[in-house]
Formats: sequence, structure tokens, C-alpha cells
Amino acid sequence: MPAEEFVAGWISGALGLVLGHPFDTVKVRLQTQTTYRGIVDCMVKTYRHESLLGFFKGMSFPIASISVVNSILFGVYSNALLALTATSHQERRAQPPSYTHVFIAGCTGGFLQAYCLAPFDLIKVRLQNQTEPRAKPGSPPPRYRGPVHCAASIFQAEGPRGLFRGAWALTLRDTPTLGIYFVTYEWLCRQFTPDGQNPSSGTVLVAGGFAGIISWVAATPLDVIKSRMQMAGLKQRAYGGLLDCIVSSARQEGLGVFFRGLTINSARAFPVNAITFLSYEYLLLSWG
Ligand SMILES: CN(C)C(=N)NCCC[C@H](N)C(=O)O
Repeated sequence: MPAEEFVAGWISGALGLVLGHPFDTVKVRLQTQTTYRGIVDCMVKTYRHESLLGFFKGMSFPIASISVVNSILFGVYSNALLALTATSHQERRAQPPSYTHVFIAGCTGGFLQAYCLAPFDLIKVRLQNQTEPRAKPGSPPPRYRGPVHCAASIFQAEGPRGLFRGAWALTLRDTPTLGIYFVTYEWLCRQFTPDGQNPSSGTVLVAGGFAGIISWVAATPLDVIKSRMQMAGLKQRAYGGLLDCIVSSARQEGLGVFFRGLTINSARAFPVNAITFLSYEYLLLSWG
């Protein structure tokens, strides 16, 4: 099993993550705090009070965990394509795989990455939703003191299965949308590249960016449900299951609820996935 796709996926995931973290910070602050009038207001206030560093708070945990998950996604995708088409990454420009094979390989990568992502994503969401101000003398401490404490608390309270809360919604979110992600990328690359040639850097950037946006637009409804399931029992009400969460969210807040965070998610998706694909392709090309 070729391993370089895993390594390239890991490095490119980390680069995308660093670039996307400021957008993620703004998204989380807008979703959890009421002091901002919108995206620009949140950016200006963050910069004024905390300088540029404010946008990069809490980045170490996602870098250590989510970039590893990206390595699983890209590694499994490429190896699934190898199994389906018997072509290596280098051979795929001369012998392009069918979109059906690309979709199946993307869904396989998405399914497996979702399973590995579930506990890390749960911890990230729980910590991001912790809106208590930093501990002051005399004030009650926040529920979780950091990622390790958060994981240990969930494990103690709910056992190992607790760490997989929301995993079904995450799997349903990622399996088809990662198929869409790789099909969009491949389709756009092929539109702007002469047959048999490697796409230019500009093409990879644009195709990667749009693959990110389109897959996140498709993923947002289940992203909302996933986050609610992950928070269930803490700040939000407990749900009877995935379907109950979908139905009661729609009943109480209307269909618009399924598109919360769409603008900032899309703005984040373009640069993150443009740089992820560019570095992934560049690394594999330079390793020959
Ligand atoms: C729609 N979905 C779930 C995705 N496209 N997932 C792939 C993640 C790529 C990148 N790390 C990101 O966070 O956008």
C-alpha cells in the first residue's frame, strides 16, 4: 500500500488548517457569542483586542489531530482508486479514472475519516462552545480545562462510546460529500487541462477551492445536526436520535437552520482546500 499519499495528506492538511484557523475562530465566535454584529465586526474587534494572534487561538489541538485525519482521507482515497483502477497517482493523468470510481473512492475515504475524526471533532466542538470567560479568582472553573481533560471527562461520564457522540451524523455528512469533493476537484482539473497533462498550479488552486466550497455547501445541513447531537445533553436539549434532531430543529427554527454558518464555512473552504490540494499535488509530484 503506497504510503506517500498518507504523508502528503497529513502535511497538506496541516497547511490548510493553519490557513483556515482564523476563519474557524470567527465562525465559532459568531456562533457562540452575541457581542458581534457580523463577520467584519468580529474580525475588527478580534484584531483590536488580541492582535493577529487572536485569530490563531487554540490551533495546536486541531493541528495535531485533524491533519492526521486528512492523511487518512487522502491516503484511503488514493489507495481505493488504486484498488479500483490499478493506476498509481502518477499514472492517473494519462489514464484518468471514471467519475464513478472517483466518487466511490472519495466516499470510502470520507467514511473511514469520519470514524477517526469523530472523537477529535467532538472535543473541538465541546471546547469551542465553552463560552465562559477565562477563569477569574472566585468564578467557577470552566467545565473542560483543555482537550485532554475534555476527553477524560467524557470518557469517565459516558465510557468509550461517549467519545463517539454524533459519529453517525458525521459519517452521513462525510461519506457522500467527500465523494462530491473529489469528483468536483477532478472534473474542474480536467476542464482546464489538456489531456494527459498535469494541471497547472492555478488550476489546482481553483479546483481545490471550489471542491471545498461545493462539498461544504452539501455538508452544512448535516454539519448543523452533527454539532447539535455532539452538544446534546450539555447546553442544548437531548434528542431521541438523528431524525428527532432533524425534525425538532426544523420545527422550532425553520428550514434556514440547516444553513447556519454557510457563508463563513464557504469563505473558509476556498483557501483551505486550495492550499490543501496544491501542497498535496506538489508533494506527490516532487517525490516522483
Ligand atoms: C465537506 N467536507 C466534510 C470536506 N470537504 N471535508 C474535507 C476536509 C478538507 C479540509 N480539511 C476542510 O476542513 O475543509
